[in-house]
Amino acid sequence: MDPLAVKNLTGLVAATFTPLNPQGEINLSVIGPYIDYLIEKQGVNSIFVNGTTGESMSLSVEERKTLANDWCKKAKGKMDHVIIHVGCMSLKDSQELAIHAAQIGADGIAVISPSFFKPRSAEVLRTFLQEVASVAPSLPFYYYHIPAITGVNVLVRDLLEDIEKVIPSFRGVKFSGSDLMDFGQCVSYSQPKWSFLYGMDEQLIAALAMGANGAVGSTYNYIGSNMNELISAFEKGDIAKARTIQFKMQELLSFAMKLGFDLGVNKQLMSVVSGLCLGPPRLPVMQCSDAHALSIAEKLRRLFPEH
Ligand SMILES: CC(=O)N[C@H](C=O)[C@@H](O)[C@H](O)[C@H](O)CO
Ligand SMILES: CC(=O)C(=O)O
Repeated sequence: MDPLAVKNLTGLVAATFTPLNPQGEINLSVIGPYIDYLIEKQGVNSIFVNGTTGESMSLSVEERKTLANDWCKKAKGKMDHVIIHVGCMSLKDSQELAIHAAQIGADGIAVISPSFFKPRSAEVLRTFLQEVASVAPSLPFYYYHIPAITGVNVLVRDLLEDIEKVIPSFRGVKFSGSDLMDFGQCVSYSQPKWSFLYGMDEQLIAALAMGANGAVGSTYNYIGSNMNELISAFEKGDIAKARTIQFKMQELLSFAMKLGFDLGVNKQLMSVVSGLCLGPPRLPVMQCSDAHALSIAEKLRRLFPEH
């Protein structure tokens, strides 16, 4: 089947953590149970692999290929969408990963802006994305916007101008920015096959009001079931309930942020909540203490007692 004909990407997408063993090497044995956990315990049926949460920029190209292959293989027949993030500082590396993603049967690829040398305009960024997309023309293509990390602040709406003419496989954006006006302008320009997925989990409800088709984020790994309830409540028009869930989630994050919430903490929190052994992060991200993650997990259980 033509992958470009598949159904739109909607709903919750978990940005997966990369399992490492205590020595810091990738640990594929966790991936199967991880997929089952997301489906059975969180009701999350799509994943975004090797993104920010997956520490992609700290992995080698070979490691990224090995991980992408294993996630795709083990998710086959179980998950709706496996999106592989293939963005790198080097266009060549990104292209190599895009070709690889097509070979292993990924459902789509996403690309972040390069950020060491930054594209100086939306047009230059669009050309970079085009060069990556063109080597895997049969794969749905998503731009991954995360300006707080890349420092690349082009308006996504500007990037979208006539993008389907240069990237026929273009299917949407993972928007991890706080500019909801830009987000709204993107949604209002959207075309039927496109998906706009929001990426700041703490303000998902605002993006839903603006027309988001779904969301990609790290917290959906461990509070996916609650955030699924938020989306259902929103869709039924029960805004008060949706807001209550969002506020609880914000209370959790604000508690975690006061303790210094970073990827190391986030990864350890997922290990504690899920019981999966995700191992340490890789430097420069630092491992967090068990006590630290346990106190956030305790807060999570108090806010969402079903855990
Ligand atoms: C910087 C970062 O990792 N952003 C994630 C995705 O874009 C989010 O899912 C956040 O982890 C989440 O919104 C918590 O701040
Ligand atoms: C949140 C997300 O999409 C990422 O970690 O890449």
